[in-house]
Amino acid sequence: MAEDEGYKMEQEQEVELQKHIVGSLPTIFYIPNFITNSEQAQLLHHIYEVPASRWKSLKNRRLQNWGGVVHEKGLLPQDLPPWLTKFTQRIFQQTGLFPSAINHVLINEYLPNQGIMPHQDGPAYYPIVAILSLESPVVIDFTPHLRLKGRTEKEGIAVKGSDNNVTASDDAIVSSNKLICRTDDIRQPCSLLLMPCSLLLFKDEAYSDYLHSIQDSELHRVDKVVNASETLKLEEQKLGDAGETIKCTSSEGQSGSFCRTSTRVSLTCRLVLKVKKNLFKF
Ligand SMILES: O=C(O)CCC(=O)C(=O)O
Ligand SMILES: [Fe+2]
Repeated sequence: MAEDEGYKMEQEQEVELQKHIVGSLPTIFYIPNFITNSEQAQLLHHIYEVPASRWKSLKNRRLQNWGGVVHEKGLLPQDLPPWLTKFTQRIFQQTGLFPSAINHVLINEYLPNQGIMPHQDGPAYYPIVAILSLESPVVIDFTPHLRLKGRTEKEGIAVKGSDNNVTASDDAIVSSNKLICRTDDIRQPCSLLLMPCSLLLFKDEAYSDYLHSIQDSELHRVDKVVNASETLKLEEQKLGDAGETIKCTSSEGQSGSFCRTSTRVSLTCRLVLKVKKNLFKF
């Protein structure tokens, strides 16, 4: 049976999310093989087919914004293309987490030494994020922080950038050296290995009380990831790469770590509840 046909048979089924909780935080879910390899290839084809002007270059990555412009007061919407809705609808239907259809997708592209600094996704979004990972594996880190809301001035937490435009994923970035750690805080940091074709979901507490980040180094440690069984696939992946020698420029791959040798692409799928139809009626 073709890979895609097998998938279609299961298409209508809702994923049993409880089975996909990883680690001690019940608001982080990891679903391996959410899409097939051929679907990954199709997505990459569409992502790289767009005109160069679709890409916005940031300091440490490139991104494409789909679904419209996110303003402080809501989304000025644009229809998502069918090659994206195929997957946003699947995420919506199978997870049952979003109250209505996903209407915004950010596509991030990271070179092997690029990452994303610790941040919280902006207030414009419904507090659930679905991240589809393509190509190179990476480790994503969740770090607890004090609630930002209402505490920023009093407790001296820096919140940068308030615009919810195309760089919305970068708003509410908290500079890591200003994080305040409380000794009585029982919340633990946690890390997950995101393999290609996997779906990461995080919501509620993981959304509002944790910052998430990806280190901008080629070498990523996997010895503490909460989805440890995924690390077995790293070996398979190496073999799949026709025996390519894995070498980091910075340092050789060591046990308990792996080297990112290729680009990673991720699709951050979210819902903006406030949608504006008319530009002049914000
Ligand atoms: O690429 C990722 O996995 C994370 C992206 C992210 O945090 C964002 O777009 O806000
Ligand atoms: Fe984010």
